[in-house]
Amino acid sequence: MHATSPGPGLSPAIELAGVTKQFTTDGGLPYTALKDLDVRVAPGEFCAVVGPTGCGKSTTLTLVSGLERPSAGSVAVHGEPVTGITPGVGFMFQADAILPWKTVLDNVSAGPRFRGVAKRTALTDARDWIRRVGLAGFEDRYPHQLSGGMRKRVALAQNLINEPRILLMDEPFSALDVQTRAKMSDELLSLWDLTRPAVVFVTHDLEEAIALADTVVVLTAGPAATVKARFPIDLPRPRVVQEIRFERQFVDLYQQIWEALRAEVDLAYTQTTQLREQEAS
Ligand SMILES: Nc1ncnc2c1ncn2[C@@H]1O[C@H](COP(=O)(O)OP(=O)(O)OP(=O)(O)O)[C@@H](O)[C@H]1O
Repeated sequence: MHATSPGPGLSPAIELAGVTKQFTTDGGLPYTALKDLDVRVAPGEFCAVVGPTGCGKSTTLTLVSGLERPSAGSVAVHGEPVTGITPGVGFMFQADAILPWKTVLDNVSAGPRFRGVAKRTALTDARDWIRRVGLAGFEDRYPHQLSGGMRKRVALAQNLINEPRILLMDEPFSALDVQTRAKMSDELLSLWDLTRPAVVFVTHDLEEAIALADTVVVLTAGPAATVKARFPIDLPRPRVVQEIRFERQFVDLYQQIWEALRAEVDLAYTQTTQLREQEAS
């Protein structure tokens, strides 16, 4: 297990302190998505964020990436305030971000090439990462010739080759079938172990969150969502995602966290239903 708070003198990898995020809706009205949000992620920590639909999980990631600025409060990465697009951050989303007109090798080597790494070195590194994600032999394939799971592996290699200090993942595996998803989770854990970036992993799936993470952060229902509770997951590593869910400790954690999450999911559901009824009347 690794520390969930940084040691003395070591900045957190990510720190959101007293963050409020307001948007302007299409009707021109302000909408407070997040309010007084405090989240700290230590270097090398795997943090999963769960919460009801629309509560602000993705918004939290965009604040860390620098794609959005907070309306109040502060966001810092490795002790540096986030003022623009944050360097050293990798992203993985539900939709594939790989380039359909490039081969696997060109997709994976694109990051280093873009950073000015010599072509020969970039291609050698890309071949190494392609092998690590289990795609040796597929270097010359195009994305449309690969399965969904294989495309996720390309996206992982594409990120990890850049050795990001922070990896932001927004439901990266939710479009995959159940078996491929479990397999990808295992692969993610062993690949994460190679370079140990701090990870923020957004998911709707509490089992997935517990199986992967060191810490599960539960957000409240929006508007003005904030952190409801933070649960340390002290399950031993290495973990086999499909097996760990049968362990007593896992089941206990699941019950405890679901108790906190259920109230928020119910609240969000009631709010959505009321809104629909108001719109219909
Ligand atoms: N650019 C924007 N303009 C206006 N409102 C926005 C914008 N981005 C997000 N929101 C609103 O902020 C709230 C939080 O959105 P966000 O996508 O972060 O939630 P989420 O928890 O990731 O949702 P889901 O679980 O459904 O993926 C939602 O009500 C959303 O409509």
